[in-house]
Amino acid sequence: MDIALFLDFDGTLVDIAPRPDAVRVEPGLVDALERLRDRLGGALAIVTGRPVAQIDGFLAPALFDAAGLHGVERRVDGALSGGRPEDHPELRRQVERLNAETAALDGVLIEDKGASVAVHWRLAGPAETARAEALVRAAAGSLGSAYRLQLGKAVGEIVPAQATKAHAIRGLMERAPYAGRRAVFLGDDKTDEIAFASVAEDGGVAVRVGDGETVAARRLPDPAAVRALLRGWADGAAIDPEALPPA
Ligand SMILES: O=P(O)(O)OC[C@H]1O[C@H](O[C@H]2O[C@H](CO)[C@@H](O)[C@H](O)[C@H]2O)[C@H](O)[C@@H](O)[C@@H]1O
Repeated sequence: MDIALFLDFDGTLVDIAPRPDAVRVEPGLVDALERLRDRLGGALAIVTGRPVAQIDGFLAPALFDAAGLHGVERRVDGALSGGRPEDHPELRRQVERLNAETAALDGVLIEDKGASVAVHWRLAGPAETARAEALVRAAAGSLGSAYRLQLGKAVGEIVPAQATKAHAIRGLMERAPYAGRRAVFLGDDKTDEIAFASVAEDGGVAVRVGDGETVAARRLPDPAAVRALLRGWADGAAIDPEALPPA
């Protein structure tokens, strides 16, 4: 069966950088992704915690199908839906509060994504990290069950509770050109584990990038290995995710 390919962005297609805006897209990556998408009959999408607009900026001039903000946003065939900040008034108040509360914390960054927010502490010392994590936990707690806290790589994100990468991938798999194919999802983070589980449950293949405990069946060591694999597939190598190393 042909595959439908779902790719996480940070830590999977690009190496982790000190700040969200400092990631570097390897020359040739966009071209390889476009060629691979053609080979897969269009069944290739980016599934990310970032807004789709940011992905478009990094991967310009290409426009890929995408699920952004961990599934809050979706863009298929050029039509973007979800992710309107005005639908999240209580979250907006917490973003304002987090901005004020973290302003004096060295190395702590707020990434305001409209319908979600990320508090980053990659550049912070231990005391500031602990404070930032406590603040984002408190903000998420005060929002109740409509939102959830998602801890990732040196980051705590508050996202609408219903949105997950698992739902995003299942949603895409219901429509052309994804339907009827075998889902393959590559991701690198704790936040990707829920989609690894759903993809495997649905008969697909989950691939964890980097170390760490995982429910994925397959593993690649780092984004460089992912890029090499995708280049090979784009160039005509046999597409066999089962041949990847076991996790
Ligand atoms: O789902 P992803 O595509 O993996 O996005 C997850 C989050 O990635 C970004 O943050 C992470 O990458 C940054 C750049 O390498 C790094 O500085 C940060 O520490 C990481 O947590 C992004 O900024 C978030 O919006 C995404 O949700």
